[in-house]
Amino acid sequence: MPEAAGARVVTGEEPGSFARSVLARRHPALIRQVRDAFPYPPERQRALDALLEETQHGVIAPLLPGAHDGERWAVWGAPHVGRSWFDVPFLWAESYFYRRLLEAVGYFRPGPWQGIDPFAPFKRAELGGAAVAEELAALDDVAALPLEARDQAVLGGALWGNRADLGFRISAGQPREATDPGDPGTRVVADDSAPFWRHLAESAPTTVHLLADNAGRELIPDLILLDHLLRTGRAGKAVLHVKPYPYFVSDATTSDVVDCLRRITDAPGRAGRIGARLWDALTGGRLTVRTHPFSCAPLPYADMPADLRADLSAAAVTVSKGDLNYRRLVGDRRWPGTAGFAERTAAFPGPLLALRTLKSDVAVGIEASTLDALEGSGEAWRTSGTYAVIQFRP
Ligand SMILES: O=P(O)(O)OC[C@@]1(O)O[C@H](CO)[C@@H](O)[C@@H]1O
Repeated sequence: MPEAAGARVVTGEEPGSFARSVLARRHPALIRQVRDAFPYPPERQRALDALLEETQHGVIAPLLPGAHDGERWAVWGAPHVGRSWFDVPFLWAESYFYRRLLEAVGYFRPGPWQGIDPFAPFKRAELGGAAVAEELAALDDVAALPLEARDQAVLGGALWGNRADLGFRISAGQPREATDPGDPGTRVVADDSAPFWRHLAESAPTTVHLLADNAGRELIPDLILLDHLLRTGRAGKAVLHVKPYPYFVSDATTSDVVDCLRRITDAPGRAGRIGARLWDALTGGRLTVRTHPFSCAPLPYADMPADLRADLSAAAVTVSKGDLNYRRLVGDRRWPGTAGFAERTAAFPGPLLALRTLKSDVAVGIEASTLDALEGSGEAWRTSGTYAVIQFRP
C-alpha cells in the first residue's frame, strides 16, 4: 500500500481533534451514564471509576487475568499497553475501551451481572420511542411506490438509519439529537447506488451479507432492506452479521435483532407483514444471523481471518453499515478525501457496498469538486453525521 506511508493513523494526540474529543469527553460521559443506569454494587462502581481515571490520566492496563479472550487482546494490545489512551491508534483505543467497560461491569464474569448489556436501557428507550413508530408507519406509503422508487427508499432508510447512533448522541453526559440533516438528497456526497442496483440485477440471486452497525433505528431499516432484497429476488439468502457482545454503545447484538424483529412484527400495517416475513426467513434459514468474534476486533477488515474471508468471498455483495465499519474497511488514517474507494478496499473479498453517514475524520472516494465545496463550507462535514456516502465497488 504505497499511500499508507503518507497517511497518518488517527490517534487522540492532536488537541482539538475529533478523536481526542471522543476519548476526553464521550467516553467519560458514557461511563457516568452506565454507572447511573444500573444499581451496580460498590465493586462494580469502583471498577468503572478506575476505568474513567485510567482513560483520562493513566496508562492502558491489560485485561484482568483469566479473561476468555485475554490471549487475543494480549497480542492486539502488545504495542499499546502502558501508553496513554490518547497516544495509541484511535480505532484500537475505542474498541478496547468497550471491552474494558464490559470487564468493569462484570459482563463476562460468572455472577449476577454476567450477560447484562450495560447499554440496554438506552437501546430500549429508543426502540419504544415515537420516532420508530413513525418510521414503521411510513412503510405503508413506500409499498405504493414503483420498484425503482422502493429500491431507493429502502436503501435511503438503511443509509440515514445510521445517524441513529447512541454513542454519537452522547455529549457532555446528555444524549442529544443530531442536527437536522436538511434535504438528505443533497447530503449524499458520493452516490454509487445506480451501479449497485445494476450489479444486483446482473448477479444470480445468491447470498447478500450485511455487516450491521447500530440496533434500533438503524437495524430496523437494515432488516427492511434485507426483506426487500429477498422479496424482490435480488437475494436468494441473506446473512446478517451482528456483534457477539455489546459494543460502541448501540451496536446490534443477537438480542437486539430479536427485540427489533418483535417491534416490527407487532406494528400495524405493512411493517407487521414485513416482520412476519423476516421471522419466517429466519426460522426457514433464508436469513441467518452471525456473531463472528472479528466483528468486535480492533482491526481493519484487511486482517479478517480465513473463515470470514471465505464466507464473504461467496457473497453477491456485502453491505457494510456505518462509520466504524467504514473506518475498518478503508483503514483509520487521514487519507486524502479523493483517494479511491476501490483501491482502499481492495483487500476486502467480493463486491462491497458501504452505507455510511460521516461521523469521524476518515473519508475517501469523494470527487475533487465536491471535496472543495465541502472543505470551503466551514461545516464539520466529516464528523457532523449530516453527510453520507453510498459507495460501491464490484
Ligand atoms: O459506526 P457508527 O455507529 O456509525 O459510528 C460510530 C461512532 O459514533 O463512533 C466513533 C466515535 O466514537 C465514530 O466512528 C462514530 O462517530
